[in-house]
Amino acid sequence: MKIALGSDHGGFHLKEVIKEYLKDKNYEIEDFGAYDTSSIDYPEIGEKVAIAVKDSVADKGIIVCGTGLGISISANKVPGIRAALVSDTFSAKMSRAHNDANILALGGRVLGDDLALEIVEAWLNTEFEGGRHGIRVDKIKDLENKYNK
Ligand SMILES: O=C(CO)[C@H](O)[C@H](O)[C@H](O)COP(=O)(O)O
Repeated sequence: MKIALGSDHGGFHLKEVIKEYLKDKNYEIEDFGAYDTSSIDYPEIGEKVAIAVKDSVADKGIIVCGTGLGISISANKVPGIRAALVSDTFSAKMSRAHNDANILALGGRVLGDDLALEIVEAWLNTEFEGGRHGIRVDKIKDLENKYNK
């Protein structure tokens, strides 16, 4: 599985921790920056990761800013993206099982490294359940089509 990674300066440290963790687990990685702690605006990176997922350059994306808020709001502007901002393992699993989230967003100034990696592990190892949840996700897609003409 190929994972697109991205962060702003506030998420740089956690993004690097996640990158090493995923490399050790033999995931293929594409890193869309930031490449250091210089200030960079989160919408630029959120868009790059979102486009990679939307265009199937990557199977899933993980994005990090200080809170995870700005970068997830940005990624969710790209059609087809369901970026879930998560701070606990239960929500990580639910965002996959019920919402079919294709991007995980984390707050680098919110989470410790260990909890963040538990969340990543839970998120990557949970499948979408479909069924009634598929009907609901289809309704999200309907909303996207309705308001993006
Ligand atoms: O959390 C964020 C956006 O939701 C960003 O990562 C920044 O931490 C936040 O905007 C603060 O910006 P600063 O330039 O690091 O003060």
